[in-house]
Amino acid sequence: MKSHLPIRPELRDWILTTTRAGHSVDEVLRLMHETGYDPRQSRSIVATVLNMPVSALDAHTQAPKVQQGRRTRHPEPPRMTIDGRSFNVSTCIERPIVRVLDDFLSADECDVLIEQAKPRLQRAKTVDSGGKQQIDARRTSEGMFFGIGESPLIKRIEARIATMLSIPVDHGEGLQVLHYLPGQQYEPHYDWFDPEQPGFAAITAKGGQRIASLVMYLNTPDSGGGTAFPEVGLTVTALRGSAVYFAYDTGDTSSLHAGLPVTKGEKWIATKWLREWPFQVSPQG
Ligand SMILES: O=C(O)CCC(=O)C(=O)O
Ligand SMILES: [Fe+2]
Repeated sequence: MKSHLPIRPELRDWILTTTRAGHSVDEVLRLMHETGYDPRQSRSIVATVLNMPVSALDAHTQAPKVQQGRRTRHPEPPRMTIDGRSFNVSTCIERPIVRVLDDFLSADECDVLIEQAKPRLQRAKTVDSGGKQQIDARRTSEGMFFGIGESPLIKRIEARIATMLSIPVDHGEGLQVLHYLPGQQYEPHYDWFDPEQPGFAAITAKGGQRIASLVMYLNTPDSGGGTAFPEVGLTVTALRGSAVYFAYDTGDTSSLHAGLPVTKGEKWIATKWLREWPFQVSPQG
């Protein structure tokens, strides 16, 4: 049912500008609700302004509804200091949301992470359409996962990430360390899980959808190995201690990214993926 009430021109303009700026219909409805609009009335107003039936509005609001969990706060330039460690937020992109962090980890933290990961490396896997881990030719590196809070160093890094992004430690998947040799890469992909995939329900049953990623570089490859965002033509240089943060909603195709092939030397990274709901049963610390 469409609204037969007169719609104030300012409200009409606001709905149009907000949706054109990329905000979801769901978000528009939430904001209207917050300002005191009756939900049924606001649905009918939004449908009228966007010239669509209210039933079509439902299709727009269904996807966001399943991912109403927490969101990360994006690192703020120019500089952040957390627990005595200062680092620059040296590059910011808004679409996709990307932040480059210089010296997020100390050289010593990088070295220790590599040493602790080395004996536990295995061929890195991806998640198949049934939700199972699989060996994948698109991802040829070796990797391992640390448990949440498994050592004082891991705890310290997880606490730094949680404070920086204003999200509890238990929203994080275990820190993954990856090792790439010359020729190895991680082909373009999204970190969010595709709701169309049959395995989606299983992968998101715990923790819900992924909402952000932090890729930390543990060494500087001699050549190659940057992280590319092809939709914006950006390649972040892999530099020991620096990191790239990116955040996304489900379906955000601008967040496409790739670990470019290492052409000389090797590459070590640690990745932290964040979920919209708590992912850990009982995080330590
Ligand atoms: O290797 C990289 O630079 C990117 C890694 C990545 O995309 C991931 O771990 O999800
Ligand atoms: Fe990724």
